[in-house]
Amino acid sequence: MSKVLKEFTVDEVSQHNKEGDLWIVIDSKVYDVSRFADLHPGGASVLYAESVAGQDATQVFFGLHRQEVLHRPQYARLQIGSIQGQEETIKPLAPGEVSQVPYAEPTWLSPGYSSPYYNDNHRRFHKAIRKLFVEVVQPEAIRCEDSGKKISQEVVDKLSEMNFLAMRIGPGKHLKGRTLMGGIVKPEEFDYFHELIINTELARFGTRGFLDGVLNGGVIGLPPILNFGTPEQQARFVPDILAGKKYISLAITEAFAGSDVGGIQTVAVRDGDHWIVSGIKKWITNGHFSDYFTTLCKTDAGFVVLLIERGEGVSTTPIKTSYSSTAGTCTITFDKVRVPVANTLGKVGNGMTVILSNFNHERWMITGQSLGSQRVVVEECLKWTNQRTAFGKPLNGQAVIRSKLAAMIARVEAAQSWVESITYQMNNMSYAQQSDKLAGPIALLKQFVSRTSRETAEDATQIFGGRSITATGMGKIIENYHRTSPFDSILGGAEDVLGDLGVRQAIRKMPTNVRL
Ligand code: HEM
Repeated sequence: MSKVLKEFTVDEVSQHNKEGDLWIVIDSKVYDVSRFADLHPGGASVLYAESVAGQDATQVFFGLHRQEVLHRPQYARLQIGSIQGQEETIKPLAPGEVSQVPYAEPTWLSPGYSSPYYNDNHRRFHKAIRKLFVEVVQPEAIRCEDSGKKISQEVVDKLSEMNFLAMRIGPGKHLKGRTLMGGIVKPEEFDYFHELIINTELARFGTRGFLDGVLNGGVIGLPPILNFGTPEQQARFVPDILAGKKYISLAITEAFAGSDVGGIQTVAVRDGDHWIVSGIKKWITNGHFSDYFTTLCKTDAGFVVLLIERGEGVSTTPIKTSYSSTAGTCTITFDKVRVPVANTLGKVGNGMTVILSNFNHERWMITGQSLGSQRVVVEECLKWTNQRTAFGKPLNGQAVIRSKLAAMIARVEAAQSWVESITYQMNNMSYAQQSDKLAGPIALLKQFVSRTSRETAEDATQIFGGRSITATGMGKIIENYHRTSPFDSILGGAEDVLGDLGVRQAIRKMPTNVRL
């Protein structure tokens, strides 16, 4: 039975202002903190201060705590009533709702603005995705980021009911006959803007390790089977992977080769109907919990991609990176693994084409995720500088802070516009055209987004001060972002290499007949 909450007057509350009999008011709600005071993580003495004990402590409370503190069951139960004639004004967003903080949402989600890219279906889809993610993904993301454990099967099952992984691979034949997000979007309507919505929304929880843990291995490991696999291979592997029953990852990088993919040393040698694979892959996202590995190997006749199943000779060891081990980042050792020739993806000698054709989508996905988290950071900073008082005024009363906010807003809006413009091109190009025309622009885009994200991380860190280096409390999102934003500049190709790729592509396309 829920507790009946009383109404009190301000005078009544003010009588309870001492040790053993201590009430406070936060946003019209009355809390009895008499017994909690000794357990308060911020110490008991701060609660006995004259301006706090028996008083309205709303202002000071929100200068020190996130509002979610009051919604945690152990603290929510401290509420004994509310102030007569006053209404609660500070409310969390309902699941699916958009923020009213300026620049906290892209313009297409902000009232009064229009967009050439998004239609009503995208809006309905966005609302449903945000609701699903806030209700189902966010609590799991926070748990896993902390514990370092793999995403639970229960959550994967809920996401798979919506065809989550299938949607994350983008528009295409693999969506045919599937019910996407309970039928909100038809497979033939699903486009890259729907997918962009998923990518940006997934990145909103300040849990960068989990963002890769929520089946990113599938997003990059499965397309080679979809695009180059035989009908038999597809029938055998794809259904269980898309249903979230089996996990797959992409195994390219090694201690010997990162961005220089051609430098890999894992070898595959033919032995009758099998390949014998030996080598060590490193930094493989989701690898530690994967059943299958889409693996680039070297042969006498050039590169080949093999689908290797976990089994004899395959072992994985987690790597401790600077983000959460919920991402399943690992080293994989292939020790004379016998892989059926039937598991060859594409032609022998064509392995580099299989891998390279995958990169554009992966890099574009990373830009969407980086953008989503960058926007949350802008919102965090706008809120914090508005509610935090320093030197006698709100932080946003300082010109130096406003100048940082201006730079952050400009960066996130520029990134948004560029990501959307490229996404529009993807919607209007075949896969082959994308490879030809967008590899350079996507590389440059990724360089821009990951670089600006680190600038924003630096600015946010200065704005949040000590809280930005504290993993819990007010600055926890900034702390995670500052620690993990370099991942976006490394995964899918290092930032400098990508910038160079973008320019080399442009040089290659320079007309021969132009002069100044
Ligand atoms: C119902 C009332 C309150 C609850 C449930 C509560 C709970 C908490 C919690 C859980 C923390 C740990 C940090 C976090 O998770 O954000 C904390 C820290 C703190 N609290 Fe409270 N608190 C309450 C009221 C107050 C009030 C009225 C003050 C006024 C001065 C205060 C001052 C502090 C301070 C100074 C810290 C340390 C913050 C930091 O190191 O960044 N608390 N409180």
